[in-house]
Amino acid sequence: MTRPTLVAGVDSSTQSTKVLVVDAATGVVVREGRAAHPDGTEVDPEHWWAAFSSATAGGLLDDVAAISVSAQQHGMVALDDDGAVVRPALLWNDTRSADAAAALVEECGGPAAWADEVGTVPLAAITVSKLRWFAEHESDAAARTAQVVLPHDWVTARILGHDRMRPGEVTTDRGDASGTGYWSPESGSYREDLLVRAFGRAVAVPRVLGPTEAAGETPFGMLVAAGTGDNMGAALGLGLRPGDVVVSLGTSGTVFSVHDRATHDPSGFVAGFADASGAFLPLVCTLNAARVLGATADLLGTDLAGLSDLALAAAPGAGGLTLLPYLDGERTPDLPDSTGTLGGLTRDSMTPANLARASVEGMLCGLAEGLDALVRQGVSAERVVLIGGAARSPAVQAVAPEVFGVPVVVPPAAEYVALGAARQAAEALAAAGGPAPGEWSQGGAEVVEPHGGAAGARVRAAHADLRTRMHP
Ligand SMILES: Nc1ncnc2c1ncn2[C@@H]1O[C@H](COP(=O)(O)OP(=O)(O)O)[C@@H](O)[C@H]1O
Ligand SMILES: O=C(CO)[C@@H](O)[C@H](O)COP(=O)(O)O
Repeated sequence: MTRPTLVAGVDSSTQSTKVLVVDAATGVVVREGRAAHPDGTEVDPEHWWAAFSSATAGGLLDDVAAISVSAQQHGMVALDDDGAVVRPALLWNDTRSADAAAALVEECGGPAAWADEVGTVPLAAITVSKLRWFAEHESDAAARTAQVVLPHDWVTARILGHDRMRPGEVTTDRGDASGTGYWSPESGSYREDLLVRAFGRAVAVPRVLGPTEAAGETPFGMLVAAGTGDNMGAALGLGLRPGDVVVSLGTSGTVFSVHDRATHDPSGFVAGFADASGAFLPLVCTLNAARVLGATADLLGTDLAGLSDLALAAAPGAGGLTLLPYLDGERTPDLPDSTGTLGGLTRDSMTPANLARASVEGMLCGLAEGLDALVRQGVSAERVVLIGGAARSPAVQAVAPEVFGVPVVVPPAAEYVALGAARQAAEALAAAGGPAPGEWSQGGAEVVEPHGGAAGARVRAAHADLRTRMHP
């Protein structure tokens, strides 16, 4: 019997690294590994490497022909002349660069000009804003910086054997490059002028590979594909059909779709990213998703399953309780210094079940506003495809169709980011002369239809009303 061709996909996300080894012909997952990352909004990239090494220990990658890395977007990894990291990576969810973002927007012609030029209006999350903050606040370390790369670029170069990575040795892809704020998805080229404007001088940036181009080969002969950002990886892994919008509930909450043209939203709500296949990936990202449920469960002295049971025991609308879940500040809407608000407290409404329900509804309402914003950019939204850690919650699955107002597809629980990376590895292998991968399917998805009543609209109205009152 011939041995299957194996490919591996890596998801190096905010909270952990997950690695899947997949049969390239069928998409069946044959082995998997995972390891946690430290908490925090800045992290030494060595922790990502330690997590990758631990997740793949014990021969996980034996006989793997090709590998690819999807990782959290936007993180600023600054390297010196020797290719060593200059400071811990500043992650997407670090909001200290909010003022730098506002200043850059102002200096370069306002939000519409940025949306026009690079598809995205810089917020604290975007790499270009982090570079400005870095230049202004840590001038010695900034002066030692010769190159700026992203998390997936760095992990990819380490897999290729570069302990220190010099300019020219690091690559990226169009999906992740589009989250920097200094690469244009429409023209497919860097905007060095914007990078220089942010950082005060030029620094080296990685070469942008095409969708099936390889970054290289490991010393042991494993092909390493281009890799991409984690949301772009999920899009590859899901096998989306026209009209599908993905809602991913991980550390971040994201709403995105694969689109045939670049978007330019001057309100800054929709980031006009590129995807990993040559198309575009308009995306809305909130800073508060799965961890809102975790924090509420802790407050209520229960676990995630208990929180879900409580939420399902409450009526839609949570008896009038409304949670604006800005526990870590918020990115969309742009309220980096905000905190959460619980509205509608009365002696009747103040029950554990209502609070649990309000946490689920509050988290989903922010994303429903993102869905509306995508539709305003011309995205067709016939169905929502729900993925990410919190998509496993029965309460989230039940409430989502009401809040989104469209059918919600819940695919079988799987690591779709890592799966998408594995798919990219399989396609890079085929482009390099290996066997063509077959069609992959993760099996039947459950579809939950909205009830059609007005409950979801009332929940959304209460959320919008509280936000307007708290953040006029
Ligand atoms: N059944 C569940 N209900 C609610 N949240 C969950 C559940 N399972 C996992 N999570 C949460 O999902 C998050 C991890 O999701 P994941 O998509 O892997 O995040 P990331 O990619 O940002 O690291 C954690 O915060 C975890 O607590
Ligand atoms: O910043 C964004 C998207 O623009 C985030 O979606 C990050 O890419 C982190 O993703 P998760 O770790 O939450 O999956």
